[in-house]
Amino acid sequence: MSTGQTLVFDGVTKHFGPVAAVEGLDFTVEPGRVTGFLGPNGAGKTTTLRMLLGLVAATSGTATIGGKAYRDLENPMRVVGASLEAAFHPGRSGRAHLAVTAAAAGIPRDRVTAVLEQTGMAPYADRRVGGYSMGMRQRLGLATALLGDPGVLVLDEPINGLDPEGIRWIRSFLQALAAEGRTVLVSSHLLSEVQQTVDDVVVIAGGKLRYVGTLAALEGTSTANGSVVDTPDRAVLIAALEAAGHDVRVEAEGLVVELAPVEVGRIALAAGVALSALAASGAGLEDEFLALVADPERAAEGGRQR
Ligand SMILES: Nc1ncnc2c1ncn2[C@@H]1O[C@H](COP(=O)(O)OP(=O)(O)OP(=O)(O)O)[C@@H](O)[C@H]1O
Repeated sequence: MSTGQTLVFDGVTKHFGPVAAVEGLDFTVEPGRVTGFLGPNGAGKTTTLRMLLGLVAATSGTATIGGKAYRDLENPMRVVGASLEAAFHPGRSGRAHLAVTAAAAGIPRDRVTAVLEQTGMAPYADRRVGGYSMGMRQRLGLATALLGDPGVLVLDEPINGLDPEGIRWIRSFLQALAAEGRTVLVSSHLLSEVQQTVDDVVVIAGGKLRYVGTLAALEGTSTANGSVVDTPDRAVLIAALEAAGHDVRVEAEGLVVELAPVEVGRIALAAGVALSALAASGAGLEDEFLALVADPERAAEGGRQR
């Protein structure tokens, strides 16, 4: 395998006539980690990845792979594998698609068998791509990206269309690729889709950077500030919480109170009430993500925010 490379986006901007699709993006993507590239539909993700891969020229700024523009890479498919705009001839088998792609890039034929095995596509390799499910197409796109055994993988919405088993599989597969030292950049319009896979997060909206940092730091900003609590002695706990000055709502999941779980636990203990459930509630990570893409002024600690 070729080694993982750092991807550097430096002031990357793309205008399509009057449309500012991407505006001054500055961020880096490190090897050995899975990075989620997130934003709502139309945020500019695909345009940014296309600039990285030399498929569209930037209006200004640069996007480099290990310090080089894509067009200056000597063996691009061995350095970076991408599943962007994978167009498959419907009448060709998956194996034939991979063989043609490998031959065009001077990649040895034995890689075809290797990537078919790696992506679980071997059983379907000789079927026509036209009859493939969405999940099989995704796996074939991934197999194509892996042909050159590259150190960098750039995958556009790779989880989209996979069934639950496929999602579980790709999560651990992407993490394993990063653990080998590869750079893995994965786009998605849903944080929840990649939340269990990514180490780092880059969020864009309206073509602009909204957040760069670790997933852990973004999680730290989520504003969970209440509790859901339950007990066989509800009346006693409600009385104790109200006596301490807190309003209590009775909901399907239990008693909801705007107080941190540790404080709820203290009050319950003092009242001699045994708890059957106690959990934090409030805005979760997905809410935080939605707020981030909706409001450019929102501040998030721990990550760099624009
Ligand atoms: N070739 C083009 N000509 C004109 N406008 C374009 C072109 N390509 C993209 N755009 C515009 O640039 C903006 C960003 O689009 P882009 O496809 O990069 O977003 P995205 O984040 O990948 O969204 P999606 O998740 O929907 O694919 C959109 O407003 C889109 O309409």
